[in-house]
Amino acid sequence: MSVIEQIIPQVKVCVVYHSPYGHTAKVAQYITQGAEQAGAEVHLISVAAPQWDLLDQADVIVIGCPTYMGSLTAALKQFMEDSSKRWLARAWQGKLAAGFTNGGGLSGDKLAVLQQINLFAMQHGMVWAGLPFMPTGRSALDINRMSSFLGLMTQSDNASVEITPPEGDLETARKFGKYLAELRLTHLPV
Ligand SMILES: Cc1cc2nc3c(=O)[nH]c(=O)nc-3n(C[C@H](O)[C@H](O)[C@H](O)COP(=O)(O)O)c2cc1C
Repeated sequence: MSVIEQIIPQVKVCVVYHSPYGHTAKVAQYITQGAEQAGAEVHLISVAAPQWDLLDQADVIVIGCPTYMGSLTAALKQFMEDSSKRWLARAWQGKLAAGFTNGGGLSGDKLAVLQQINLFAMQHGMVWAGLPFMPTGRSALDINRMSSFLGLMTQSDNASVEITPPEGDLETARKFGKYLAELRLTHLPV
């Protein structure tokens, strides 16, 4: 361990996601990138293969999935239910939590997904962090173009992950990851 690491402990971040077609996974990657820029140790975890030991050790858990029928995807809900032993043991109490969702619509009822992830975090006794960035506008290059504050909303068209979600959404995701790692360090010292 370096002297700097001894002075400033490394925040451990887990980004848990479900993403059948890769768009939400791309958002998760940008959140990861941002947290890494803040010096965090970050693990990207698919709900298809949850790494429970890493989640138990995390300081920050960021959870996301596509919006399906104005709700969570079944796979993310399954992950939530599979965490119930940890809920009973209060194993994740005090960790910082945040949420994100990607949808095809501009609204698409994405808020309902963030609310469900928020409630899940509250059930676990985690500490919720919203998204604090003021929208810079509503174009594809803008930050927080959907004016979401409970968590991160991104939007993808029915096209390849190479071109959608747009740059502004991905940059918002990167900034969110950086913010969460820094927030954990400054407000809930590890
Ligand atoms: C069954 C189904 C339901 C969907 N419902 C919604 C919805 O309610 N709102 C919305 O904005 N997009 C909806 N979509 C679009 C998905 O959110 C979008 O395709 C997804 O975010 C792509 O993410 P992925 O590439 O990570 O799978 C739906 C897609 C499917 C397949």
